[in-house]
Amino acid sequence: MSELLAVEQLSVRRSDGHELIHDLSFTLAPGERLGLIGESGSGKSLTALAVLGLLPPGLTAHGSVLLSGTQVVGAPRQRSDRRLDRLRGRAAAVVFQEPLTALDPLMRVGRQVAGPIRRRGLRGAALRSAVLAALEEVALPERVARAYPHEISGGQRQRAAIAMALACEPALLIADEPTTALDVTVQAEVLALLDRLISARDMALMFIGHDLAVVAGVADRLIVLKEGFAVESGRTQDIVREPGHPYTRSLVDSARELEAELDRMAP
Ligand SMILES: Nc1ncnc2c1ncn2[C@@H]1O[C@H](COP(=O)(O)OP(=O)(O)OP(=O)(O)O)[C@@H](O)[C@H]1O
Repeated sequence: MSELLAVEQLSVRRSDGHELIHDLSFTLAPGERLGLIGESGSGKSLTALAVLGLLPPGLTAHGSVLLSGTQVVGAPRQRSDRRLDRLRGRAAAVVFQEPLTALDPLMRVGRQVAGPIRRRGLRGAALRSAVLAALEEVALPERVARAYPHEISGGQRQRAAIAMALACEPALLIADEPTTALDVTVQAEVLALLDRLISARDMALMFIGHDLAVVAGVADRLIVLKEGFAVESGRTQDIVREPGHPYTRSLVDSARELEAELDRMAP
């Protein structure tokens, strides 16, 4: 089995039985880049959380999710939290839209980045230099290690959150709207950084977004989600060139209109 992630007939339900994700199936091979695209509420984040075994209380996942050989959903008995904790970090790490989800506001950035690196067994001077190297990799200056999250910019906070996610050396990075909360220029820088780091480490990527231009720019393959259903999936270039579903067509048309508008505005 060469897949890093195999999702089969995944559904997510509320405790009253109402289904939020319906029968979703896909696989992800090592090094592959998959984009999940859809409007707000289409089920992108719940899919990511289900894959990580992190659904909020009151929601349950059904079907099967196999991540790096571990059954996250559909195990004969519930996996222990510790086991899933170890799997997260090592097999898959996540970067959220809001970097403060990952960062503790009361702890200096360096100590936070040190957390996952310490789990690799590093201590003392080796740990300190690994933290600085991790910050340097995401183009953050050394002084950021001593800063608290509120003392740095939103873009720098997201870079710190990326450094923490990558410090676990995961085989899969899940990026859930990682640039949506950032200014447009900072967005482009963070996307370029992610692209570079993922290529250098040959990691797989699950990139979640609502903006087709952004998602298509990073993903080789797309799944288009609407109201919890995968309405279309395939190679990015095929979908963008020839969208099959009316909803995908509307996404492609509005991305094109925006592009044309920007062209007209260009000096
Ligand atoms: N904890 C929860 N309890 C009940 N329903 C939920 C819960 N979390 C999400 N939902 C519902 O599940 C559906 C999918 O939500 P999800 O957060 O996955 O959407 P999304 O595509 O990620 O949207 P966004 O782009 O706004 O983040 C929505 O209808 C949402 O209201």
